[in-house]
Amino acid sequence: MSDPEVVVSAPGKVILFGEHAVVYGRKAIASSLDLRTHLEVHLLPDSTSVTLELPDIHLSKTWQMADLAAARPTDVDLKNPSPPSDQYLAALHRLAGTDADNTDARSLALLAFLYMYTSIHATARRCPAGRFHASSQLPPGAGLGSSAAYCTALAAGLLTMCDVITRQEGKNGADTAWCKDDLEVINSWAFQGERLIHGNPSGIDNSVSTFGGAISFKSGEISAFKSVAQLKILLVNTKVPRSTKVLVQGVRDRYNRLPAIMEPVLNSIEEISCTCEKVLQELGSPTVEIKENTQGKYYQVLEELVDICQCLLNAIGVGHPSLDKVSSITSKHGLHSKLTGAGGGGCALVLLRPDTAADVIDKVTTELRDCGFDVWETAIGARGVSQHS
Ligand SMILES: Nc1ncnc2c1ncn2[C@@H]1O[C@H](COP(=O)(O)OP(=O)(O)OP(=O)(O)O)[C@@H](O)[C@H]1O
Ligand SMILES: C[C@@](O)(CCO)CC(=O)[O-]
Ligand SMILES: [Mg+2]
Repeated sequence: MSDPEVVVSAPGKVILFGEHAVVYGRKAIASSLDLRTHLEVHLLPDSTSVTLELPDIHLSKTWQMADLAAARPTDVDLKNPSPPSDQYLAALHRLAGTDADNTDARSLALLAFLYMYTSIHATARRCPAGRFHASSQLPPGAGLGSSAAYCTALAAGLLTMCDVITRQEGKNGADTAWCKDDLEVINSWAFQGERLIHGNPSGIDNSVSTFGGAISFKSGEISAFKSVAQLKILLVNTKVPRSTKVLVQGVRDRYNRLPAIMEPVLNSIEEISCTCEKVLQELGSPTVEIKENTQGKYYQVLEELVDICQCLLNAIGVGHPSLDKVSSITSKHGLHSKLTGAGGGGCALVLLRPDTAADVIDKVTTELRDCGFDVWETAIGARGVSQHS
């Protein structure tokens, strides 16, 4: 088999604080994860078809180029994409073989691909026939930003193929990243893809996947945030399936019914993000003396923030009995956990102190695994979207 024309990858993310509230313009804090989605594009010069292979969701689908070309819109700003019109969206649904109410994994993944392929192809006119193969180390639909990693990798791959952004030539097989302006373009397309999967995303997940590292994010404003990388966390996947789109809509419905109750809850969640930001900045301060004398005090605050945030997320309706189970097991061992991502099942994070004893981590891990959950210690702050040569 020939070498792929383009290979790109994009990381998942973990949200420390601020999920859901960030959709309402409140601050959130998140970091990239060392689990990535890879996209390989193989050109098929003698073919007239485009194939999308998504082994993680057991999907492979082929279209004729002419059918894709017929659906493409006429007015696309490649550097500043906008959401599809109703007519264009209906054409994408016809190509995907789905209807507008479908929220299943396959329909959403197809829609995001078809939107980006046809739109980017529309103006660039250079996306040839090919085989697109995307696979991930991230569990899909578990709160670790699998949809954003998928959309970011698709955007980077398609924009590179069509020369909308500058192709990266790594030396000696090294991975490379794009310049800031090209990353902004990738991020804008990934955000539009996320809109099709999530309905109303804040943009935090695609921003982390694009730029990597740790960020604080508020209303589209991104600030890099170095001191998060020092945190040690365990991730727990309850394996309870859920959809971010459905959960975000559920919070919206509760907000619309009870705005005066929801507003202060969202404000409290934002205060948690702000307090976390301050604590992490102080914890990351180079003054070793301060760190040694007061580290415990800072961790006590972070642990309290984790506990309060988990209660507030339950209050806005995104908890789940499996996540309560994680909290009750971790608290028995003196550890603190909260859901991460959209909730409703999926993943929780457990905050560890630098001096949390290995046998405590072992015991809590065993007990969580006995419940059928996946548990692993993770490195945060991985690099953003990259091209591999
Ligand atoms: N590896 C993959 N292959 C194909 N589609 C994927 C893949 N990963 C994610 N997706 C698409 O993203 C959807 C999951 O997105 P969703 O936003 O619900 O979960 P998430 O992004 O993992 O969690 P969160 O948004 O809470 O971080 C899947 O239903 C599918 O459409
Ligand atoms: C639940 C949410 O806040 C995070 C999902 O990872 C949705 C979003 O910000 O788009
Ligand atoms: Mg998502």
